[in-house]
Amino acid sequence: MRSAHTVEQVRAAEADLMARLPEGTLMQRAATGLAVAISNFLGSTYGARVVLLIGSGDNGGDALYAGARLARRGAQVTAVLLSDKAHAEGLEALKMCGGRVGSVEDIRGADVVIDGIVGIGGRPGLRPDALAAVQLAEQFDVPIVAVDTPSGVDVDTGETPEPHVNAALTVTFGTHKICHFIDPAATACGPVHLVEIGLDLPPAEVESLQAADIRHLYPVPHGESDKYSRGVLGLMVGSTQYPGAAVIATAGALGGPVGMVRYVGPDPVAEAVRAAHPEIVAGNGRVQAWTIGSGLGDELDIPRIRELLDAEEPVVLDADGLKALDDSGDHVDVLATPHAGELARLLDVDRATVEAERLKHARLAAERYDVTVLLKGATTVIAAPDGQVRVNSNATPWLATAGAGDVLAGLCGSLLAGGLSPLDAASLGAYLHAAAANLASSSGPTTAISVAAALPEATRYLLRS
Ligand SMILES: NC(=O)C1=CN([C@@H]2O[C@H](COP(=O)(O)OP(=O)(O)OC[C@H]3O[C@@H](n4cnc5c(N)ncnc54)[C@H](OP(=O)(O)O)[C@@H]3O)[C@@H](O)[C@H]2O)[C@@H](O)CC1
Ligand SMILES: [K+]
Repeated sequence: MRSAHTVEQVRAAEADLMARLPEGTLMQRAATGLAVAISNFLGSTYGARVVLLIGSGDNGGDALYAGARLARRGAQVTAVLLSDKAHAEGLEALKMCGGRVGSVEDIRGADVVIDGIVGIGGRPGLRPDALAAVQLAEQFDVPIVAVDTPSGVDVDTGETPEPHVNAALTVTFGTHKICHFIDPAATACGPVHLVEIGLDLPPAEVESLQAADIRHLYPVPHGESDKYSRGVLGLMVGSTQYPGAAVIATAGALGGPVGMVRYVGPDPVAEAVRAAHPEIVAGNGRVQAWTIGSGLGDELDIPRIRELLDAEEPVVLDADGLKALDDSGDHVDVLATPHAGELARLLDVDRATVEAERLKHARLAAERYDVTVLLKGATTVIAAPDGQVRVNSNATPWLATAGAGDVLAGLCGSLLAGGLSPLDAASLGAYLHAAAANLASSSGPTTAISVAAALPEATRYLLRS
């Protein structure tokens, strides 16, 4: 599990630890890890030209001490001071090791620029000098390594309302921050490298499941299992208008842990589903969970869906089915899987607002509708009505293909029927869907059906590893 904490949580943990350690210990731990990460990024430190952009706080201090270490190992290090309050001891250390103070002109011809403008103490946006320096690095194609956070992003929300650094690598300390997990800021971080500094932290604000968590949570059958005890999923998806949605969602469901799938829908669609997947059963019967919504089109039956939402069995509600959601009643066992446009309609805001403030709107919808929300996108945000948030970031952009959402809805339903909570079903579903897409795509085009077909292999790999 990866964890992201708020600035307030990090500050409190830092204060606790600093009270027990000699002054400056944490900054030295951070700077050591930062210098190693920059060395690895550069490949060779000796003779490398490194420019440090230094703001007024400890973020600049980290960059200066790391610069001193790199200078000691033969790098040509130049600090560009963007404030007259640069960290004095850090600057002294840099000069002692052969580093010097220069100007933005040094960015031309540099091998790397280190963003020590602001970290967790920063407000969104860049001041004019910093913005000019960052634009120069972009103009000359010099990669930027961000210290702790890319300067200019909103650290606690992942929003980017103002200009900010786009990093090739972010090196962070103690724990991840929310901007490392939530888009659009997450994209601005590039890969994120975490340096341990020994903070003792409370439960995280946002979590991201890793392979070991998937292995631990997956409902693996045992010796006594039969097809019913593994879970039966009811699928109310597809229509005579969109029969493909039913075929694709069924493929997604069968790629999950469920023991049996029942298809409930018009006869010609049931025939198409049966032709593609002879293992399904058509018609009503007892189920442990439902997936409702993909491709219902004009055949959407809102009163029937509301009956199922009010019934005992948990429900994945997707696409057209989301129109049946209302904000009265208890829906804690409902998992809604909107994309940004559908979430915007549920909250009566425009799509761009949801895209810009993904965490906030996923949380808002979870609270207003009392459901778990899985907001689809390059990084998936999952918000539960009790305030828990998880993200998934392992998706390939090739997954943006027609029908991929239907596979996800079927798979999440399968995981719900297998006995997982909506939060776990959503987290595992997003992870496995992305893992299968990586396998099916292998860095090239893929289709929804190929993603569904890759689910068993992706799952097998994760369960074995
Ligand atoms: N916590 C930990 O565990 C550890 C923390 N460590 C490190 O400390 C960092 C936090 O340091 P910090 O608290 O000094 O804040 P930081 O982000 O450097 O600067 C804040 C100052 O910048 C200014 N400013 C604000 N917005 C701005 C903007 N948009 N553009 C430009 N300037 C802006 C504003 O000052 P002003 O100029 O307004 O007077 C504000 O006071 C943290 O990210 C990590 O790197 C590690 O060393 C070890 C462990
Ligand atoms: K920074």
